[in-house]
Amino acid sequence: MTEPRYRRVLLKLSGEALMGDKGFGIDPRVVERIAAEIVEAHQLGVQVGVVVGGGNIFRGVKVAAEGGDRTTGDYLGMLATVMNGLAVRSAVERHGIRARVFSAVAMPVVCSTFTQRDARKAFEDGAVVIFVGGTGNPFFTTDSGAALRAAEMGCGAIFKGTQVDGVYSADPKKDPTATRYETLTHQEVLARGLQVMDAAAIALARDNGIPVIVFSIHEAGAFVEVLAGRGRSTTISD
Ligand SMILES: Nc1ncnc2c1ncn2[C@@H]1O[C@H](COP(=O)(O)OP(=O)(O)OP(=O)(O)O)[C@@H](O)[C@H]1O
Ligand SMILES: O=c1ccn([C@@H]2O[C@H](COP(=O)(O)O)[C@@H](O)[C@H]2O)c(=O)[nH]1
Repeated sequence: MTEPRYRRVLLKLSGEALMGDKGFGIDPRVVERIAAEIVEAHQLGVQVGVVVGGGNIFRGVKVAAEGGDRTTGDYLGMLATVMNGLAVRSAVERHGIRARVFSAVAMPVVCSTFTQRDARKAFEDGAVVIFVGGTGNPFFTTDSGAALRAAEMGCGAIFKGTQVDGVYSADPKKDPTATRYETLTHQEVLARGLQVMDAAAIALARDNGIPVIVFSIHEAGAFVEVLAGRGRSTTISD
């Protein structure tokens, strides 16, 4: 990649991806590989912010489905994203690159509390900036956290690194006849009810003119490829 297409981007990193084949929790080898790709992008001159999901550990909606309290479940989910973010920070720092973790839920002994000003400064100081705790509110997801932080940080695009290599006409894990789109508008994603990212996140990205590029985080090297405009992905833009 000669000239980066974006100066600052937001990588939405699937929590589920971090468990690898383990079925639960964090596989250090997966974290290490993804951290190396984040570092590669950083060394190409792209300022990388990362919003980390928590689906490898906890999802609040599951608690609600089993009759538990949704809000408590959601806070457990937010705490799960903090664990993942700390793992990503350690892995990035092992490459000699500074990484900062900002949490939407204050826990000052563990990491910095998110403020727009401090997080922007961290980018300007050359750190990889990792956002955890989602939006800090129950009934949201880290996809919404990603759209929110991307807007606040002035990111040129959101790269959603997930389980599948793009947006399909239906969930490709459930429907083998589903076909992948190369491009879509935000409005088409919403109107067709395509579920790869929650509607609140897509609407926030649309309202702030931020493209979303969906790609498979399981594909080694895919993050740097899609940053350069290559590789398999779906671009959502207006
Ligand atoms: N139309 C669609 N196109 C592509 N994927 C879809 C579609 N509808 C549903 N999906 C599903 O959406 C999932 C990705 O969404 P989700 O946000 O739950 O996961 P994630 O971001 O990878 O994980 P986490 O929530 O742990 O961060 C895919 O694994 C895919 O099976
Ligand atoms: O703003 C937010 C973000 C997340 N949560 C809770 O955390 C889990 C894990 O996040 P994923 O986006 O599913 O990876 C989510 O299921 C919610 O329970 C939240 O409440 N608010």
